[in-house]
Amino acid sequence: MFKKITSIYGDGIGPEVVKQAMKVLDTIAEVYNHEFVYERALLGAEAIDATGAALPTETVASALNSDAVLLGAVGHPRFDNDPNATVRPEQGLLGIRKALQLYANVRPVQTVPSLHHLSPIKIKAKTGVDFIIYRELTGGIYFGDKFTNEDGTAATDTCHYQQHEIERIARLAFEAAMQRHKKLTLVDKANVLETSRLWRKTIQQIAVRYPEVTVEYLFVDNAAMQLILNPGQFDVILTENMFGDIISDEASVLTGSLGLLPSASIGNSTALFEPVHGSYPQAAGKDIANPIGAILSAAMMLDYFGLQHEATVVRNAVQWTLENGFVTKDIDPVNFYFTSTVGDLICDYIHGKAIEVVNKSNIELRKSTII
Ligand SMILES: NC(=O)c1ccc[n+]([C@@H]2O[C@H](COP(=O)([O-])OP(=O)(O)OC[C@H]3O[C@@H](n4cnc5c(N)ncnc54)[C@H](O)[C@@H]3O)[C@@H](O)[C@H]2O)c1
Ligand SMILES: CC(C)[C@H](C(=O)O)[C@@H](O)C(=O)O
Ligand SMILES: [Mg+2]
Repeated sequence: MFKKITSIYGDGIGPEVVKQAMKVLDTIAEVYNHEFVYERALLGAEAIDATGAALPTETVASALNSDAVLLGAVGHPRFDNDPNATVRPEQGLLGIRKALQLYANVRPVQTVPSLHHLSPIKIKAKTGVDFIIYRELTGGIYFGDKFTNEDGTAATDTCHYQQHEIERIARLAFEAAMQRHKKLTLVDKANVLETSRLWRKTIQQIAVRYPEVTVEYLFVDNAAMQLILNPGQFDVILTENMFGDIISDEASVLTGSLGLLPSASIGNSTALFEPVHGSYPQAAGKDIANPIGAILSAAMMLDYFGLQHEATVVRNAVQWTLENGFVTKDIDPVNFYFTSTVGDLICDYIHGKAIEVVNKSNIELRKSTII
């Protein structure tokens, strides 16, 4: 299979983790006889530095002309700490999501038994946690009208949703529930917000078409608590843009590290794959960031291409590294491996060298204890 992929490094740890994901895709291509070609494009602070714009038109053109987009992360402290900045890296991210109409952000959250001890809550060893968040990505308060008054003493962000924007992601979430445990939880704030009441009304209408799916409604404040108290109760969580942003970072800690979480942002004609985490500027250039969120995002890309077997092989390889302690510093602060080494080991597994690697005593040499 031939696929053209727009590859966007972005900022901070973005380049380091995207390179690992590309390495894994290249290994899959080699082993399974596919051809993936990449076109590099700029986004975020790297794009501002090079062109003055957070989302250059060439980046949108490249993305529209590719089969999918692979993205690291954007964001830089020099913008985060400047409330008066008029151009910001995050505008690039929001801009590309809007330009490609990537309305459904899919964020799976799965715990791995060998990492249960890292979770701040006690994960039930038998069942673990396995749910998937469907976050609406191109509407809501992120994209509503916003303005600051003339003297800068008041500011407004508007939360706006149209029913068709809710329906299209709801359909995907219900279809996902049908393939899973047939339970869908709508997270909203319908006791306060008009937009949430529109979400409830719309979901109730769509639910009639999916009689096998049990639908639950949860206010977001309660959902934040339930995620800690009893995360095993969730199967598919459907929610609007900002609530989804917040609860997905919260949910990530159940797995042991934000660095493990992948995502797919789906539109009608293309899709973008990026880890849930940000540019983690403190780790930039140190080769210590966890590449697994990016690598599992590449696995989601393989699923999107219809290469389910190859996606499963990547997930098995990731699982194998986690089970064997081939992990980055966020997972094991004492005996950890570098970002690039974890990427190499995942490729070794895909090449069928797992047993060879585990038996190799010089593996210790690849382990770092010095940072
Ligand atoms: N999708 C994106 O591009 C995206 C997402 C979130 C934040 N951001 C941006 O990133 C910048 C930093 O934001 P932040 O510090 O709030 O969030 P962040 O996700 O970059 O980092 C938060 C913390 O999570 C951990 N972490 C994140 N990624 C990790 C990885 N791969 N491996 C190991 N640990 C990891 C680290 O402990 C880190 O301090 C900001 O400019 C923000 O706007 C971008
Ligand atoms: C960086 C920011 C604009 C972005 C968001 O809020 O969507 C990020 O937090 C994410 O989760 O992808
Ligand atoms: Mg976020």
